[in-house]
Amino acid sequence: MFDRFESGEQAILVHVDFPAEIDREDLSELKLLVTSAGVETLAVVTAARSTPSSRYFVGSGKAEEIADAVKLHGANIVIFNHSLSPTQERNLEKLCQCRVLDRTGLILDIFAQRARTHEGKLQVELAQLRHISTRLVRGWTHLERQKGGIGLRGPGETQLETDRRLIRGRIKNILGRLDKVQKQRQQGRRARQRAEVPTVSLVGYTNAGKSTLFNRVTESEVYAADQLFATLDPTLRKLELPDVGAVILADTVGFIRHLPHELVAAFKATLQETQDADLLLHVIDISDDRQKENVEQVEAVLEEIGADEVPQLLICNKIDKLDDGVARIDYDDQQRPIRVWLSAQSGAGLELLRQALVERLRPDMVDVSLRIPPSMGKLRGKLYALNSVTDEAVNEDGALSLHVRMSSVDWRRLCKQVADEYGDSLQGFVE
Ligand SMILES: Nc1nc2c(ncn2[C@@H]2O[C@H](COP(=O)(O)OP(=O)(O)OP(=O)(O)O)[C@@H](O)[C@H]2O)c(=O)[nH]1
Repeated sequence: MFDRFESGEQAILVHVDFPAEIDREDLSELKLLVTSAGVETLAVVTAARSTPSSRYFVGSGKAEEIADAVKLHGANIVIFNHSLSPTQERNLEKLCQCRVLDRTGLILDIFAQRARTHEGKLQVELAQLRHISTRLVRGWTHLERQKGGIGLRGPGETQLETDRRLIRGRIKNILGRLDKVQKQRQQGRRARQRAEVPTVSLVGYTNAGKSTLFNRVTESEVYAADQLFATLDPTLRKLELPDVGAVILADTVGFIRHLPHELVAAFKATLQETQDADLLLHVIDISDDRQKENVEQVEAVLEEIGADEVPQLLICNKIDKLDDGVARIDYDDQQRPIRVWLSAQSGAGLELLRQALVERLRPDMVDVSLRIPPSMGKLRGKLYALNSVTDEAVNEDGALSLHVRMSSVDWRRLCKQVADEYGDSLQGFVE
């Protein structure tokens, strides 16, 4: 039911320079978004103002200039790099005789193209309906007053009123479906937590290369349609890593600078995995001049959705575009991988990424040799129950030599049990 960009749509872009405290959008970002939406830019009209005007957002003279540009270039859409009120949008459409879209409408269209999960799609449609309904409600109120209002409803109701009722019905329907999907997802997530499968979510600024990396990393994986995955969507895939086992890799929608506030909710569904992830792969386009700002923007949104506490591994992508780009892992003081330099496109550094993932996700293991006196036979049973014994030998004096390997959590728990039951420290038996 929404206007979607047809391929070959051609636009006039409008950008107004305001003092920083009023509006901070910039033109290069708009161009990126327009390209992302698959629209060709024919011309850019810029203006400088101290505040927006209520009629056309820009002044009347500038509005005429935009209308002239539409005619001259044969554009079929005008895209503003700002938020327009419904009235401004209508006035401009009348003047330019073509569709006028504001920044929120543009981003919504990109989301509609990109939302891949069922829940994400529903959230985007909800945001679109709400965006549209604010525009319809005002027009309808105005018309209804002109026609005398209440008494005229029923068979003589206006088209706008019918539209509004349809939209309200659709919103209600979507909210109901969202509720159902969210419950299902929570159950799915609980199943995942029970299975203790770590989740790794890819996040990053739009165009950083997340989808390319996602496909590259998982292309060699055999797709296992087991029960858990049968219900999941194509933005989730399973990876098998040595010493770690199965890991779920989740792709997410790209972050956008200065995300209009009313769209934040539409992100939350697609970003849900991000909040619950065990590790975030924060993908950065290392060849982008604005990488620092992009990283800050991603961090700001992560904080907004409560995912800023999730550990991160930075992926410095597109090293093929650097003169001195070499695939490598950077480690912190504790020898923990913190950055992987790679090229998702050429595949350089992908093995390093797998290695870094193993190092970051591998449980902290304890590897020890124990010498246990015959009087502590029950301890042997416990060690076997933990599936931790890798080698066993009986000594001449009847003592057992066992080599064990277990997670540090299990080791600490066992030490406590042994201290409680035998009054001895397990450390005393370590050879
Ligand atoms: N040169 C180069 N280009 C890359 C690399 N990785 C991705 N790209 C290109 O960068 C562009 C964006 O890649 P995507 O994988 O779509 O980026 P994304 O982060 O998923 O983007 P959104 O879907 O907008 O969030 C594409 O044209 C890719 O071909 C790389 O390592 N080197």
